[in-house]
Amino acid sequence: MIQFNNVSKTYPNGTIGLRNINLTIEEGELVVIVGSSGAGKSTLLRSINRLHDITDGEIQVDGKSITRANDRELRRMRRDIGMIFQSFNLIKRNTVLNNVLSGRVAYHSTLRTMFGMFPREDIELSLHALERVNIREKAYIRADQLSGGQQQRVSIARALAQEAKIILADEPVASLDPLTTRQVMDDLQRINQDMKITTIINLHFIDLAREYATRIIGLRAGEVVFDGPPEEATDEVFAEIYGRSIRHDEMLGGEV
Ligand SMILES: Nc1ncnc2c1ncn2[C@@H]1O[C@H](COP(=O)(O)OP(=O)(O)OP(=O)(O)O)[C@@H](O)[C@H]1O
Repeated sequence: MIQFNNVSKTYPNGTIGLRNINLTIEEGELVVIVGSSGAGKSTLLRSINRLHDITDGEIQVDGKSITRANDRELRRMRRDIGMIFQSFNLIKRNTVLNNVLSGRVAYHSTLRTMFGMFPREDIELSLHALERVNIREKAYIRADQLSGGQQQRVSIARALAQEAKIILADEPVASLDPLTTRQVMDDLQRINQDMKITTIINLHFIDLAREYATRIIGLRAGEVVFDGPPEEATDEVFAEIYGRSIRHDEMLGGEV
């Protein structure tokens, strides 16, 4: 469970990122966060694993304050939180398997991982993670030889190898074509359902949000202006979240 209690974030230059957010996200939810550019989606997502520090309030993950965690506690808490980025964040010259194995780094000493000395169980866990996203056969190929969609799957496998209980995905499909987009969203949804991993995804496609979310949270100027099931997120609701009518480029389109 993730809890936001009166959370606000003001950036050092005075820009307000989040305003008094109160939210409880339960285990196993697939939450999609929507809102126009600058609404605070990234700030909200990245405050959960403290990639961004908040300036007011508190965030708790499974009952423990990540806001007040010291360095050691923070490292321990981050181990349970996988992160997926728009740009995949892979080491391109390394093999797919080594990239997935990097999800195990937090479980071992720096020296051990520096020399790539991962135990056999980690290799098996990583190969199994690749199997879950259907690219087991790519394990020994260099990451930069994969398509964008395949690279994003590697980053999902890395989060699985990490044995994350929570996955945060910041615009995970923004650099992908429509077909690949759906495949990656299907992977995230399947993993969420099969493994009960709480998943929070920032998306800018409205139809994808409706199709995949179990809950949609709408942000506007750093505030939660909608929080409900996808059935309630009508075009009118989206227009309110965005402060204007929906644009064509905010729909992915294609088959549903
Ligand atoms: N490092 C920073 N310093 C100052 N202001 C920032 C910083 N990062 C973000 N902001 C501002 O905080 C607000 C929220 O930004 P955020 O990136 O969270 O929005 P977003 O909804 O994710 O936008 P987008 O869809 O464009 O990625 C915006 O006004 C943005 O300009």
